[in-house]
Amino acid sequence: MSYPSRVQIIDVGPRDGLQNEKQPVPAAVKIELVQRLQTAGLTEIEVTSYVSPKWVPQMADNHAVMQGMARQAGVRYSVLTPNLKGYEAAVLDQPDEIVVFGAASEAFSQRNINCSIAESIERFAPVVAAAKAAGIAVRGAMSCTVGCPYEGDIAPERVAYLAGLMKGIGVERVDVADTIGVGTPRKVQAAIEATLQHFGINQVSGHFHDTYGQALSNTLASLELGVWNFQSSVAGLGGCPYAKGATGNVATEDVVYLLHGLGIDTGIDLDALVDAGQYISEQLGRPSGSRVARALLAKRAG
Ligand SMILES: CC(C)(COP(=O)([O-])OP(=O)([O-])OC[C@H]1O[C@@H](n2cnc3c(N)ncnc32)[C@H](O)[C@@H]1OP(=O)([O-])[O-])[C@@H](O)C(=O)NCCC(=O)NCCSC(=O)C[C@@](C)(O)CC(=O)[O-]
Repeated sequence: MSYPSRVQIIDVGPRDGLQNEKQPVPAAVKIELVQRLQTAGLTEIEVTSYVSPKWVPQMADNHAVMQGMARQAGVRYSVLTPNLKGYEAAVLDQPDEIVVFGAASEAFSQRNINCSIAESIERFAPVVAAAKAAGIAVRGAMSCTVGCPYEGDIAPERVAYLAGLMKGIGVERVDVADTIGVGTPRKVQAAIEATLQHFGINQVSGHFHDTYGQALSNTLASLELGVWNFQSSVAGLGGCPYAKGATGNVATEDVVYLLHGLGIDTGIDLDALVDAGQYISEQLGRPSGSRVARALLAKRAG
């Protein structure tokens, strides 16, 4: 089996990872987390979202975080923008990439962004057009591509349908997200193959939650198809406010350990990444969700 020689990781910890925290995480802590991630070699970081603070209070400090972080050359900072109101607020903070986020499941679309899939695309279209006119890159997140907390299994045809709609409005690349972590390798491959009907392999990334402990297997299955872009959260932070019971994203430390073990270059310093994960875990007052981090920290402690 041959795998890609290089993998690009977007750490979504500051956004996807922290959005569900019940206690407010100070902006200064989020800024320090971004700093530690870029020091560890992450060149893509999903920083925050411009959504309703009534829906997701934890992201209400989006301006403070984006304005407060020290940007590093060569790092791409992305933010979520569900509609023009979000985009107009985000653009003041000069993101490198905006993310519109839809779902392959109608019920999840309604619960997450309060509209149908078709309506979401109508909302995204002017956002995508405005971003492209401003020279800002555009990514599309596709939630529930394998399973939905409200509808159960999601057929690959529905993923292909959403990917086609995203492509139609000018989205440049898409994330195939297993929002509730129910996917297994063949199902995830089917969702990716459905997406590849509309996007090239360089424009598709894997975004796996680890609820059922399948995320690394699903990462490997995606690599087998040639996918070389992945999203993960340092320390395995996360969980979606509209996907009850879903645990965090696969831990970036675990993905990096897997990739380095396969001889795949990530540009990431695993030790520094473990430090970043330890920092945020201490701030949240709980152990890291990364098994690799826990093992390496135990080894360090001797
Ligand atoms: C999308 C909306 C805003 C629609 O919410 P809505 O209620 O349908 O919007 P509306 O246009 O009717 O406006 C209602 C109120 O929201 C305000 N509003 C309207 N838009 C904005 C905005 N952009 N920023 C700030 N405020 C906004 C607007 O000004 C108004 O304020 P009011 O007059 O009541 O004071 C809402 O449903 C929402 O914020 N949802 C939260 C979505 C979210 O952040 N979900 C989690 C991220 S998705 C995810 O985690 C999955 C992903 C991407 O990681 C991949 C995966 O794992 O699957």
